[in-house]
Amino acid sequence: MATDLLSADATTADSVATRSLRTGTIAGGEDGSRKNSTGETIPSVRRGRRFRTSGAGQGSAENLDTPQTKTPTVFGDYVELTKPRIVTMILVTTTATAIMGAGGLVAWIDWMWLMIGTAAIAGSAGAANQIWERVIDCNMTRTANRPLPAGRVGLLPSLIYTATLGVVGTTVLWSFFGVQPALAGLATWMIYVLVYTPMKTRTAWNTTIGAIAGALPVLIGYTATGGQLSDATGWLLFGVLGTWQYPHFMAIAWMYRRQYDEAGFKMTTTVEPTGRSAGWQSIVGSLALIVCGVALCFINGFTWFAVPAAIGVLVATVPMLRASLLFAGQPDDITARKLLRSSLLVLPAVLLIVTLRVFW
Ligand code: HEM
Ligand SMILES: CC(C)=CCC/C(C)=C/CC/C(C)=C/COP(=O)(O)OP(=O)(O)O
Repeated sequence: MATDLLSADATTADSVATRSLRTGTIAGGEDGSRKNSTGETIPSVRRGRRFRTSGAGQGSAENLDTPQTKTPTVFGDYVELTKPRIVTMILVTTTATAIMGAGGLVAWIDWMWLMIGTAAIAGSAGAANQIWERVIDCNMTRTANRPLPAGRVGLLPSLIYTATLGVVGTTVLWSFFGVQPALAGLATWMIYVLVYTPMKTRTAWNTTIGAIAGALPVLIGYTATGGQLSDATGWLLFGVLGTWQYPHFMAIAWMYRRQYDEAGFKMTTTVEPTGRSAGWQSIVGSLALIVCGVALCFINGFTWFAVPAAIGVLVATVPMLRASLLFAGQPDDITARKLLRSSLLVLPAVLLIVTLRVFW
């Protein structure tokens, strides 16, 4: 929308300055560059050039520019380094795909080791991503108070932490479940950390690579319990996760577009700030998710539960399609927030339905 296209934005620059003062971790320099409390130099913040902070019909984003005020603990910081909410959702995904790989329930002890191995390697990936982005993260209100940019955890301990988690995760997956899930975990780690993370400042295609990294963990669960890489089921599950991430992330990319732009990240909403591209990517992702979800209901033939399961998938996914259509029709912070919220509900719902399908 033309109303999004604006030049220099003093309010946004103010919000970054406010954050620096409130966190008390970033010392200002005369040239605009700063040092965080671990002594690393942070380049001066690029001013948002194209976005206003609010506008008629755009929905308010004030709270997104407000720093978090929770008091951090050492334990909490190390948990935060792993991106625990994403890891939790990955564990839900891994549980569902493990049941599908096994064609039934998984012994609780196997499930426990699978959770430990997957959580460790996924947590290691999250920490490695935060190590890589420890300087640029200072430039976004959303991330400036993370343990590394805020200087609460040092570089060496976080390197040791990410390496330990990675080795533990790979070893657990390899020793309890064999080479395929361990390699799926390692491939995910490498694509997420070594390909996706550096791409974020270079091209908006980073989201496609991120979607591959985000979808690969389904193959950890699926192959750990007997599923084969040659099975269509595993790849349809990969499709569910891969396509779901487009509406999920386009909503986020819109909500935080000013921060991404200021920090120098290339996201769909910063390179194409009208929101049109983000909108159609959300719609296509939602439609493709429906196709993959419904196909999973029929993959083992027309049993009595296949049709109710397919209807269940439609009922679960249509609200996200509707939210995508609303977002595409009027991209603003309210429609984006609704889309993000619906994405976080839709994924567990679809996974639950296609997993129940295994039993009937
Ligand atoms: C292209 C891929 C993805 C990108 C770029 C992405 C990015 C993000 C970002 C930036 C947030 C934080 C939003 C905020 O601070 O308000 C977020 C939230 C979240 N993401 Fe993703 N994500 C992706 C894929 C995934 C995957 C694969 C999962 C798990 C299966 C996932 C699960 C979540 C969850 C549960 C949240 C909510 C966390 C919270 O409430 O803070 N995401 N995502
Ligand atoms: C098993 C295993 C190794 C799993 C790891 C895979 C993983 C963590 C996928 C998450 C997908 C993803 C692109 C998240 C956003 O990161 P971001 O860097 O865009 O988020 P940020 O801006 O909040 O740092």
